[in-house]
Amino acid sequence: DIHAWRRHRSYTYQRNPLLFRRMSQACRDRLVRTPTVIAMCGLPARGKTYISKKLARYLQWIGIKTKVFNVGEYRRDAVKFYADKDFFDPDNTEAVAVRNLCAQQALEDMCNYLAYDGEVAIFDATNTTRERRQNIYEYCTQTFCFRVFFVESICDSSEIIESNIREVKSKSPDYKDVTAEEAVSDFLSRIQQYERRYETINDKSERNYSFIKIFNCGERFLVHKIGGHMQSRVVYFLMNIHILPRTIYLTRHGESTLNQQYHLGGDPPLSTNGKLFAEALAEYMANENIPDLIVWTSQMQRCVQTAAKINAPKEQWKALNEINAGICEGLTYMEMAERFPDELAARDQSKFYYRYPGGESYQDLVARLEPVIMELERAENVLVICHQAVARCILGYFLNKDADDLPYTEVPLHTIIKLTPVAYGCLMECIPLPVEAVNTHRNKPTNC
Ligand SMILES: O=c1[nH]cnc2c1c(-c1ccc(Br)cc1)cn2-c1ccccc1
Ligand SMILES: O=P(O)(O)OC[C@H]1O[C@](O)(CO)[C@@H](O)[C@@H]1O
Repeated sequence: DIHAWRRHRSYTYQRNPLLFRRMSQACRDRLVRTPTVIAMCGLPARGKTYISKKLARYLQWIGIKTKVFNVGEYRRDAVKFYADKDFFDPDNTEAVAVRNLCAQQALEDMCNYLAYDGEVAIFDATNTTRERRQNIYEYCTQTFCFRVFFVESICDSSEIIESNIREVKSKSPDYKDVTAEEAVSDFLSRIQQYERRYETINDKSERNYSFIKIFNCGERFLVHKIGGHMQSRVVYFLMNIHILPRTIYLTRHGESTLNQQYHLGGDPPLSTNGKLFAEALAEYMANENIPDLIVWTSQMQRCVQTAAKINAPKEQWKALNEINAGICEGLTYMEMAERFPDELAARDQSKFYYRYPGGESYQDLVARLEPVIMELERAENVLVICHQAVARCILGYFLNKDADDLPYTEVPLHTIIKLTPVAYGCLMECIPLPVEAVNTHRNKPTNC
């Protein structure tokens, strides 16, 4: 029964009340870093989960502890078998009670997360009535002292809503045993149930809230009372994303003369095999016949030379230059082990955060790559020709990799990585071209 389920759920998040009070006291002292609740609003199939997951991935990647709390998942956990749209009938008192309990449990879990170590929590729910929004606002600002930012998605394009339902809703566990057509029609009547009670954010009666209203996938925005730095970062991100179908191609430069000797860094030219790869890459991209392709490279000659034969406009980014190995630039890992054994050991211990003396860490790379990622979100078909560590950071963003895994991602030379955004994630295809190259990948040593 729902109450036993709730006790079980709350147990997993139960905290020592004394610590909790002190924690809420502590949060008052964290004025600058006061945690932020991003509360999604909008009818079903308006992209709330899409925005929630994408926003969480971006904030995590720039180093902000973020977590999504999806009320639909709480309901599916509490009510094992979804029957049909009548579950969402506002006059179905029993179902309304269950749904409110699930929303309350998600709200409590979310605030526990922020009270302990989260910085941003995204409350992925419809929140389509003023009463519901007031409940959230009061619970978060009074019981805790979190900032609340409402993000409402308003969309009246039936083809986008239909594509949303087909792409993601019909694949939801709610519809695992029915046909796509049945799922679409049930979901459309589910939406109608919500429309009976839907109250869009009212910029008069709800003017004390911070919110952004997004119209038709970001065609138009109404931003009201941004409350703090985090919210302005969120608004900036939401104004740069789009759902136009496109492909991002990612590859390293061709093998360089220093790669051949396993030396790190420098600004060497391509080796003979590297030049063969540049030819093969130009041929491959010509065959792909991508409309309006643009090519981005770093400013290092091994990248510029790799792009030379491609029939497309090119742009150079200093931000795409390879990680700076500082005092180890030009060395091999072997030489680093001989001359700076403690540095290599420290790097193996914490490769994402380790910074070379006079050089950079992966964390530094992510910070200088943020503008490239933001421009990639705005762009359509792009081929990025970069480097081993840089490519790992870019892949880390699109594939939601955590700090432990990101620096060990395999990114072999002479391999084209094709990224296609689908539903809530990204499809990745690896296409190795038939040109020999050395293997520059160094695994984490087993003994550490
Ligand atoms: O406004 C929508 N209405 C219906 N659907 C939508 C959206 C958005 C969306 C919303 C705001 C912004 Br800024 C960018 C995209 C994404 N999606 C979506 C479409 C297909 C699959 C998954 C999600
Ligand atoms: O972080 P890792 O695994 O050392 O890889 C980054 C290294 O890869 C290279 O691009 C090629 O070896 C070096 O220039 C760079 O220092």
